[in-house]
Amino acid sequence: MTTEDLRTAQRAADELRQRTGVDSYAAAFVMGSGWGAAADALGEVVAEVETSALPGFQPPAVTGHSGRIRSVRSGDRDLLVFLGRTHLYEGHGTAAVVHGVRTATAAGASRIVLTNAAGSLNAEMPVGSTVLIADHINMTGESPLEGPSFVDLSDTYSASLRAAAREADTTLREGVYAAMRGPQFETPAEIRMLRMMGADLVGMSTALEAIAAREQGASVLGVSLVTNLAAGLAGQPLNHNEVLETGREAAAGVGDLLAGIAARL
Ligand SMILES: O=P(O)(O)O[C@@H]1C[C@H](O)[C@@H](CO)O1
Ligand SMILES: Nc1nc2[nH]cnc2c(=O)[nH]1
Repeated sequence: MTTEDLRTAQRAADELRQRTGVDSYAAAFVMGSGWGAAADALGEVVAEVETSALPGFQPPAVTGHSGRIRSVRSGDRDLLVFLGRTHLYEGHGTAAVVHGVRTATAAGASRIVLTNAAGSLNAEMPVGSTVLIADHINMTGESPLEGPSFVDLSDTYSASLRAAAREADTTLREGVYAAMRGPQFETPAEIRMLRMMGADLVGMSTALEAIAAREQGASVLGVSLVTNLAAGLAGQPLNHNEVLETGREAAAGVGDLLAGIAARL
């Protein structure tokens, strides 16, 4: 991270405070593909801000991701809810990918919940299931960090936040998420390789955001919605519409999960 990146995140956080009237947020939620409708379950929407009004945000470029941020009241806490994200494959670099997380931590959030749509490599994680991310394998070849920022990643996905999520839903399984650059989906050979490497899930987000959150000292919870079997496992081509459709079908269930997590953060 450069000082310019941090300064831009601080400016975005200040502008956000001005527009929402909230001085500090307890936590932030980032909605992945297909998770947008689930955000409605998080609590009362106090304010909604277009990211175009804030410094450092890129316009939304992926169907299912909007350029809006909600300030949500959940019990006695204020939550920041990002109804979309920027992906590395959009070509704006790693600072753009993690700007939302940096803005959230600059606005006080000490817990970051990252959700995503993922392909499953594990027969015990079928389409429609939600999986807690226990750890990630960063296959992007990129990092949001620059210089001697030797951040420890041995507990990237907080064990205590995962325990809290399991209180909300005892059926939740845990898996390893492989983060690919994309935008192409994987080849069957790449999926076989990732499986041999210990991955259960494959996606195109989350890992860089988690690294940036850890650099800022925030705790991270990652949750994947399995929207498809990974390439070569389903016997049919993959497409983004299928990802969104599965997300729409699962919205009610994952909304209840998010509400349960929010109540336990
Ligand atoms: O933001 P997420 O990671 O949920 O988006 C997933 C990964 C790709 O961006 C897209 C592929 O369908 O959905
Ligand atoms: N890379 C990747 N991202 C996804 N997002 C949803 N499904 C997939 C998938 O199969 N592969």
